[in-house]
Amino acid sequence: AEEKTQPILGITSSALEEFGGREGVRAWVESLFYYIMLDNRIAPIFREFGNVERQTFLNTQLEIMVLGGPNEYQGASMSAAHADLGITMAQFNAVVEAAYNACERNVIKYHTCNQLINALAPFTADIVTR
Ligand code: HEM
Repeated sequence: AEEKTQPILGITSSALEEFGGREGVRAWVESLFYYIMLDNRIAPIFREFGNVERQTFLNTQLEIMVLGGPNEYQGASMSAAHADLGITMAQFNAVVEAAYNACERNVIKYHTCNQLINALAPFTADIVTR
């Protein structure tokens, strides 16, 4: 995998470290799916169309990348992965809520958590299609 040589706008160089590195991101993603599956606004979509194991693996790679770590992402583009799901803004926001809950659960600082939310925000238009 190639190492990132360029800083990412808005992401401090210590962001990945503050998340607890690879293991920290992985633990956060596992919590994310725990909270997603507890939320009846979105759990049915993941139950019908998702695969928690595959998505945990791929989201860990994606989040490490947007936090300034190496780019090892092996999954589909955000538009390809979500195009057929008809996701609404309300459903998207429910996933964001689960993301914040996962940060609290893993004792990740609010500032650090916001950097991740911020880094994923540009994907909104690719994911919300309804
Ligand atoms: C910034 C927000 C989001 C990110 C970063 C994200 C990330 C991902 C990733 C990495 C994958 C795996 C792609 C692959 O299998 O190659 C995926 C798939 C999926 N996502 Fe998301 N996602 C987001 C928002 C959402 C929302 C809001 C929903 C539904 C409410 C959702 C539902 C799904 C489902 C059901 C799949 C599996 C699709 C399939 O395997 O055909 N995602 N997402």
